[in-house]
Amino acid sequence: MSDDAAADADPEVPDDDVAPESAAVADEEVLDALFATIEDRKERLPEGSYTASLFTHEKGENAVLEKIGEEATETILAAKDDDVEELTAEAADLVYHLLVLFARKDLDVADLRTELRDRF
Ligand SMILES: N=c1c2ncn([C@@H]3O[C@H](COP(=O)(O)OP(=O)(O)OP(=O)(O)O)[C@@H](O)[C@H]3O)c2ncn1[C@@H]1O[C@H](COP(=O)(O)O)[C@@H](O)[C@H]1O
Repeated sequence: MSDDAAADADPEVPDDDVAPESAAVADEEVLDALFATIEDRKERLPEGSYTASLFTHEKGENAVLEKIGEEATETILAAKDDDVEELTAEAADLVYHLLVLFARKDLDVADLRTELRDRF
């Protein structure tokens, strides 16, 4: 959902409380912008936000863990089908849900960046 749509769905979101994803974001900044949006949803829990629902779900942490399992499976199946469009879309779903898990665990996208960089 776009931030505009989320704001429309939530009358408690004031116009000047612009979430990071609503601004134009350069490709190289997209993971940081997405993570900032996830942190924003975690803090404010706006009505109508899918991300917020992952922090308030009755299944607790299992809600996002199950989604990670589903998205990983869908990514694998897309790869096996050589469907590169589907593979890209499912991989994006997987990365998004991994970042939600990071936020739940009070980790930061910077921790992921550091871990990957340290492997060079
Ligand atoms: N990147 C994402 C993102 N990727 C995936 N998803 C959601 O993850 C869910 C994936 O579920 P599924 O693949 O199972 O698909 P489904 O549509 O639920 O249904 P089925 O396939 O099960 O039939 C969908 O509801 C997607 O909308 C995401 N939801 C939000 N974001 C980002 O988070 C921002 C804030 O979103 P809200 O929290 O909704 O305001 C958005 O602007 C986006 O930038």
